[in-house]
Amino acid sequence: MNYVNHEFEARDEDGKLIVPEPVQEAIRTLLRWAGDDPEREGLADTPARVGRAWREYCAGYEEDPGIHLRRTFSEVAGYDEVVLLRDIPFQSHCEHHLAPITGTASIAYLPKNRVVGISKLARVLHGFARRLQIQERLTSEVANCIWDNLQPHGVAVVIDAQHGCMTGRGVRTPGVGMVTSRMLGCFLEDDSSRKEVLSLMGRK
Ligand SMILES: Nc1nc2c(ncn2[C@@H]2O[C@H](COP(=O)(O)OP(=O)(O)OP(=O)(O)O)[C@@H](O)[C@H]2O)c(=O)[nH]1
Ligand SMILES: [Zn+2]
Repeated sequence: MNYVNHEFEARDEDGKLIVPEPVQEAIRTLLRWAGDDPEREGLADTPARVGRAWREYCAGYEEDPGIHLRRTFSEVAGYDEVVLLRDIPFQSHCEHHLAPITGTASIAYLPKNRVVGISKLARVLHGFARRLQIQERLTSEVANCIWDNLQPHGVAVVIDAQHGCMTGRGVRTPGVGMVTSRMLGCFLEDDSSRKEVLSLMGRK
């Protein structure tokens, strides 16, 4: 995948990104189509704001999340128990409706030699979440990234999220959680390792 480099984009005197006119016009068209008047005062700056907001929601396209796993700590290289970051809150957007996906992810790995700073697991999650996603792919991408970069004994990722496209529209069923998981290595192959990691995650 080629990562988008926005480094040289124009910014205004406050340092805010200048949203190109075709993008703003697209948002005005949407506002008009939704039934409002994009020229009214309250909506005057909305196209630029929405443009900047979407660049933030999709900031993951600007990075390779694996970059966060390159710095490892050799001083804890002998640690051979599960490392788990539990219930990390995240937000993403579904690729079908561009509606928010909000939830939590638990990410665990059983290190072989490489141990990373614990915040980096959350950074990997956000790097993939800040893109248009379906939950299954988000779950796999996070797990595969850790697997490829740290080459650990095992990786386990469980994501529990609510989809805005199921609450505010469509089937309109709030409060439903979608749970997805991806297990690799020992967590896939060995029942007792999988049970241990699920219990550490607070799941049966
Ligand atoms: N598997 C999966 N489905 C998702 C995810 N996010 C949204 N969806 C579903 O994607 C489907 C898209 O279905 P379509 O029939 O093409 O679209 P739609 O007419 O808007 O569907 P409704 O949401 O049922 O109104 C819906 O069932 C959504 O609930 C996700 O992360 N994973
Ligand atoms: Zn959706």
